[in-house]
Amino acid sequence: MQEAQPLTENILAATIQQRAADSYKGTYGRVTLIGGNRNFGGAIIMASEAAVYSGAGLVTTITDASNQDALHARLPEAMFADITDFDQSRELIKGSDVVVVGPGLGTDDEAAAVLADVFNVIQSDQILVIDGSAITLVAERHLPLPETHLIMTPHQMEWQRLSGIAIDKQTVDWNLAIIDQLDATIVLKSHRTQVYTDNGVYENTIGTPAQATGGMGDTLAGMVGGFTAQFKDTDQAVLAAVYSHSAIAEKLAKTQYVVLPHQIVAQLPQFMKAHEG
Ligand SMILES: NC(=O)C1=CN([C@@H]2O[C@H](COP(=O)(O)OP(=O)(O)OC[C@H]3O[C@@H](n4cnc5c(N)ncnc54)[C@H](O)[C@@H]3O)[C@@H](O)[C@H]2O)[C@@H](O)CC1
Ligand SMILES: Nc1ncnc2c1ncn2[C@@H]1O[C@H](COP(=O)(O)OP(=O)(O)O)[C@@H](O)[C@H]1O
Ligand SMILES: [Mg+2]
Repeated sequence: MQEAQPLTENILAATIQQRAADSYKGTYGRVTLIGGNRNFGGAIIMASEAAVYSGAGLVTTITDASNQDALHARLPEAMFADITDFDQSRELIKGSDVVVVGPGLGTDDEAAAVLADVFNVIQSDQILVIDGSAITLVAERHLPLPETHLIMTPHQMEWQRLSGIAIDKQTVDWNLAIIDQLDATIVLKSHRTQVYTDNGVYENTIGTPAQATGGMGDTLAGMVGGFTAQFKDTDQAVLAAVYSHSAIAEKLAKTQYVVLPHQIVAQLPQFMKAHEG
């Protein structure tokens, strides 16, 4: 029986680097986030905020046009593209270091067409983070995964849909049997999130029920995008994002009954400064 190693604070200084004086926005990666239908615009806005506040150099949000004003009101740093404009989306995806797809995307036929196009366009040297509705779509429609650096961030029910393993049977050994065939890093979210990488399985040692609120995972997906765009070692970047997300939440939860996703985002620049290696 395989055991997960504890994920500890050491991951932060090992991953979060001081910025070089001669760097510019291009040094810190282009992240494109795709999702947010008419009902779930908040999800892709929260993910986009997380990518910007974790330091991604350039962020573009491809979403339903009805979300454009809200996106820009909250986050003028992000560029916008209309999710129905496939030609423009393809160009944006081609120019990205990291693509995050799924927060609030929905699971209807239009969402499935968007996801299929992302899978067609993405290249093997890019990082693709698949979250939320995009995981459900892959599972329900049996979509083949593209050959690229894949990171998937399912919660336990999304992992049940994708892996076929019932939530109460999701042990490390059973999970690995499926993950070995997927060729992806899996962030299996729960009250003690596990991260399955090529170099081992890690379990988060922190986190709080104050995080149990809608949008918390959308925020993590954006942070994974922001961290992997900047930090060379992709496995470490994913682990540091998972740890930082919970560490900030724990700190806020000392005086708050519930921690809101945007409050975690607001703390990110200070938190990363305090923990740079
Ligand atoms: N403000 C927004 O726009 C929001 C949009 N959201 C989006 O809504 C879409 C659907 O995602 P949902 O996750 O809400 O719905 P799903 O239907 O995919 O998953 C929720 C179901 O899974 C079950 N479940 C079992 N274990 C769980 C666990 N450990 N964590 C979470 N759920 C567990 C729940 O009881 C529930 O039945 C996604 O695209 C997501 O990004 C949500 O993030 C909520 C906020
Ligand atoms: N009780 C808990 N303890 C620690 N972390 C939690 C708890 N409940 C939820 N979380 C965290 O909140 C996030 C929820 O993700 P997800 O279900 O995808 O949310 P959403 O799709 O609404 O954004 C995950 O990172 C999960 O680890
Ligand atoms: Mg989610």
